[in-house]
Amino acid sequence: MVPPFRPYEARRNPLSTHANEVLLGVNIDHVATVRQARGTRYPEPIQAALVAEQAGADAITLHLREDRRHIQDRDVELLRGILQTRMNLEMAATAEMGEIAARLRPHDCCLVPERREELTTEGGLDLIANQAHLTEFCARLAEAGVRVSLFVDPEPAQLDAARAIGAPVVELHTGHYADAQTRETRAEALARIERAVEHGLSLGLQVNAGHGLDYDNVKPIAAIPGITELNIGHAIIARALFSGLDRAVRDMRAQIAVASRR
Ligand SMILES: CC(=O)[C@@H](O)[C@H](O)COP(=O)(O)O
Ligand SMILES: NCC(=O)COP(=O)(O)O
Repeated sequence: MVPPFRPYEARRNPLSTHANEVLLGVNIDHVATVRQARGTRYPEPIQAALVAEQAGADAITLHLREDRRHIQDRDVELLRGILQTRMNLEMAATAEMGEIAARLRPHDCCLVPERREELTTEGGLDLIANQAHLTEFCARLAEAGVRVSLFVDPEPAQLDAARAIGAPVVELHTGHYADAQTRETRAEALARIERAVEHGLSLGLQVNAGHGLDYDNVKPIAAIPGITELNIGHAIIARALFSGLDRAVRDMRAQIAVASRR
């Protein structure tokens, strides 16, 4: 039995010391990666989510992939009734996932592209090529009370399409910025993201960002005026292997807080 849907609350993290701090969504996918590596009952993603919330996460992000390589359906179902902050469920815009999202009604649902053979997400959704399907898909989720976010490359045309589709939120794919190998290419990628944030805000969209962000490269992104939330997972779970998850989340929050104070 899914508990009654609680309206989305713009819950501020109790640890936030500054009204305009960028929010942090902690992605727990790779806790489940370790579990799936041996098919054991541990590490428990539910425990990770609660530790992350207590350490200051404003939301918990989890990606229910079609191939279930890490997060499982039971993780989503159990967490839906337990989380104290917000569930941001990432998924592909398929019939199967649409049914799951409409039934479980996470606070947020971020639609992402998926290819079974990909190591990780490789780019943003092509909203222009899939506008009709995504318009209908997003409308159904909105009717269920789910706030939809679209994971897109930082391109003005994609943001225009997000506006046309009717999603209130976009998440800018920061993977090319994170993967940049030279100072120049990283500066170019950052400038693209800055322009995309400005364009998204001009369209009335909430602009989030994520993918490949770590304790170093997060700071220029968090410093961009107008970004609301960063979704970060792999780097936090990697640090948690040595520092513990509570510390890893607090450290990331501290990085974001310092960079985003305006
Ligand atoms: C959309 C995105 O960038 C991530 O949130 C996504 O979850 C990456 O997929 P993996 O977690 O499977 O690497
Ligand atoms: N949407 C990005 C996300 O949730 C986490 O991506 P990553 O930090 O694991 O690369």
